[in-house]
Amino acid sequence: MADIDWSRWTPVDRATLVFVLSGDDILLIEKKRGLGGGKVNGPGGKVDPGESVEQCAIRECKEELGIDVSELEQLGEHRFQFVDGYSIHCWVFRTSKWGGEPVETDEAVPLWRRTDAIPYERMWEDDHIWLPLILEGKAFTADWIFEDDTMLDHRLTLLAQAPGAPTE
Ligand SMILES: Nc1[nH]c(=O)nc2c1ncn2[C@H]1C[C@H](O)[C@@H](COP(=O)(O)OP(=O)(O)OP(=O)(O)O)O1
Repeated sequence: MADIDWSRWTPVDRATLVFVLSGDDILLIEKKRGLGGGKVNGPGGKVDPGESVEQCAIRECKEELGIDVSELEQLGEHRFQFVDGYSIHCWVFRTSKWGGEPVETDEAVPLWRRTDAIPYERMWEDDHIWLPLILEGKAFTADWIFEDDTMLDHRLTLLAQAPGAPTE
């Protein structure tokens, strides 16, 4: 953390992640391509120009799984810095409201799992640290340093209320 000035940090990309919860189950994806292709994650992706993070979250759920999510609760904010210079600011949402049946698309395979059996060994290295907070409805902001797929350092702060919309 020491050599990064997070107060001046500007991301290369902005992105979203969405976790749909249904009772004791969580909707995940096997991501086929893009950053984190081959891993299990929530649906999500990069924010398009002129789009809000919430609009992006809704669009990505439709594109990746064919579902219509609503009543999104914005709970988490990640600042991922990669040592090669790439960076991505990621907004995490959860919801228990969706329409349609998740289907396989060019981008993802839907994967329902019990919340007590999340396959963290197939996910990004950071997920086991913060996804339990999403399940509990706890808001947070977190900074991460990665070298490729390897997490080098992190700092996570619980928040009293949800992080605001992006300012950069
Ligand atoms: N360390 C990490 N842990 C995590 O859980 N998700 C991460 C992560 N680093 C990146 N992500 C996620 C956030 C976002 O959903 C996704 C990056 O977006 P994508 O590459 O999937 O974008 P797109 O679906 O827009 O793809 P392209 O069309 O290929 O640009 O990776």
